[in-house]
Amino acid sequence: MNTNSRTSLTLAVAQLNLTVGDVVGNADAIIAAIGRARAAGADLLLTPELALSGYPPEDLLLRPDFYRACERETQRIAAAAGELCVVLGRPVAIGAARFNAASVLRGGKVERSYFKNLLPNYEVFDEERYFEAGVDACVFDLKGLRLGVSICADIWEPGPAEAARAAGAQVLLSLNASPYHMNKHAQRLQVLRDRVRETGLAVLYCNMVGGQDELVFDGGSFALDHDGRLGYAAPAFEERVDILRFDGARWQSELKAVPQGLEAGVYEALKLGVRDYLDKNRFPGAIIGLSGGLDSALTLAVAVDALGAERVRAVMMASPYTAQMSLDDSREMVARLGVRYDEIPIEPAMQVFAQLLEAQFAGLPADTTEENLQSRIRGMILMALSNKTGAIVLTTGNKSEMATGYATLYGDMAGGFAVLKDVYKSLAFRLARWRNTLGPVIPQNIIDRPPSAELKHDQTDQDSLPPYEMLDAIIEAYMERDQSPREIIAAGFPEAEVRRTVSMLTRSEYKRRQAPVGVRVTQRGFGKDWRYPITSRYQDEF
Ligand SMILES: Nc1ncnc2c1ncn2[C@@H]1O[C@H](COP(=O)(O)OP(=O)(O)OC[C@H]2O[C@@H]([n+]3cccc(C(=O)O)c3)[C@H](O)[C@@H]2O)[C@@H](O)[C@H]1O
Ligand SMILES: Nc1ncnc2c1ncn2[C@@H]1O[C@H](COP(=O)(O)OP(=O)(O)OP(=O)(O)O)[C@@H](O)[C@H]1O
Ligand SMILES: NC(=O)CC[C@H](N)C(=O)O
Repeated sequence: MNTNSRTSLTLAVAQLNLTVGDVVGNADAIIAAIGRARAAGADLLLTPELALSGYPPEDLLLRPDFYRACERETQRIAAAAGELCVVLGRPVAIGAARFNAASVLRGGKVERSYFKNLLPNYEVFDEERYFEAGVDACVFDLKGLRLGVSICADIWEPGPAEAARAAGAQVLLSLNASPYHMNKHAQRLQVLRDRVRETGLAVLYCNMVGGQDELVFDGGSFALDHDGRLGYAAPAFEERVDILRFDGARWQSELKAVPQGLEAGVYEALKLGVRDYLDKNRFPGAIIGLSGGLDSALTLAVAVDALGAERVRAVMMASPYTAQMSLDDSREMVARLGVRYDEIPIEPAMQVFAQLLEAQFAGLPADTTEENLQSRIRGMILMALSNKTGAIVLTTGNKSEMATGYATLYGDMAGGFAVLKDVYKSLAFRLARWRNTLGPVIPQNIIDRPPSAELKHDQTDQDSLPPYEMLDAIIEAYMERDQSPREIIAAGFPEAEVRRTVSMLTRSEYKRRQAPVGVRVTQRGFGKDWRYPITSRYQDEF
């Protein structure tokens, strides 16, 4: 055991919700956390990775002025910190070299900086585009205790933690910008326990919280003793500054938040993703086309839970194909939620388009063209309401639809943020049922009825797609786990359905490129981590 039984430290963990590019606002938030830490008698404040710039700043990191702003605000934070020790995540440029840094601020100045050793370049991360890797460990003394510094991906492999131990560290401070996906928290705990077992170091893990385009950071900061015992666990999805003590051997904290179940975690991620996208982009509210189907109902529930009923409005745009049940269920749901609700029938617009195109379409059979027109009329109405009010249109398409191209360009894909973009239809059903356990906001009939686009009479999704449970499992194997069609068939899925699904998936890349950004909740979503060519002759072997 490496720890010092006579030394005791009080530490503040800043699980902050920061905004990319808002260097001054982020500095203000960090200075406010310094005030809380000082009031609690803390010796040290730990911030998340790149707290000052927000994460990920992407190509802002290529702009020299951005570093100048970060340097100026670092000085302001150092002055505010005074004798409190602050470990600040920030980007640093030294000549042409750029680093993902954690600086130890003390006595009004930057005492030393650690540069992230392991730059992640997988999944949604592309830090090698911006940063050079640091090579040295960073260990400093605080009240007789030796503290080592580590930045996010550094701790996912043995090297940097071992280097900190070899340099004399007794405790490791880990700054993180670790985005959420399902089961990520359990993965983090496992990885950190491995490092603790290898090095015998106690670890304090501080993660950021908040939505940033497709990413949601879930917080869930925690501390492990040198023997792997969990000494502190912050609630996920909340901004907070926690105070805990390290008595030289163990972390002392009352906070031991219990991990959430899968549905609760995904639902919270969707809520935070929506709330922060709207708030950080300054939208007054959200508009949703409500159809009486599951996806728009779930999107509405998430939006109201995220924003409050007064910032959300729903619009039902019935056509001659809309069942009375769809109208009844929509009315029932908005009554339960108390949101503004309007009905704008689209038949007059359908008739005008039919007339306008009559000569062009003479002699041609009706097909999806007419169905897509309905969808586009609805998209046009929603976008007009957005333009007039400033509210953003939330699209309702789910991951199963994004994968298969089962959506209309400039129709139901028209909008600014795709809430369920990474939620399979089968998961959407589970989320709706789970949400109703907190209070029945989604009418049961919406959950029970067979999904239908209602673009012609007696249509159901299953006329065009494999059953959702099977479809989702095939997509997950092909898209998230890179399995070949042969492996998927060998796992027991019917060849015809695998062929159909893979063909729809590969043919619809062009649609995904035009789709709005949406919250990532799986390890691989259709966003930063999915970069397939649109123009491609590659064919999978069967
Ligand atoms: N490689 C490519 N690069 C760029 N653009 C390409 C393209 N290939 C086709 N296109 C363009 O895309 C067009 C086809 O896409 P699009 O116009 O979307 O139409 P399309 O994919 O043919 O039809 C929409 C599909 O979405 C389904 N759906 C399901 C659920 C709800 C809704 C709804 O709307 O509410 C719709 C509907 O049943 C239908 O199967 C082509 O006519 C062409 O203009
Ligand atoms: N009658 C309608 N009124 C308002 N919006 C509609 C209507 N029909 C479709 N939309 C919008 O288009 C989206 C796609 O609708 P559609 O019903 O075709 O597909 P879906 O995947 O079954 O979605 P949902 O489960 O919400 O019905 C809906 O979620 C909704 O936002
Ligand atoms: N920002 C990072 O370095 C993140 C890397 C790490 N795999 C995580 O998601 O936690």
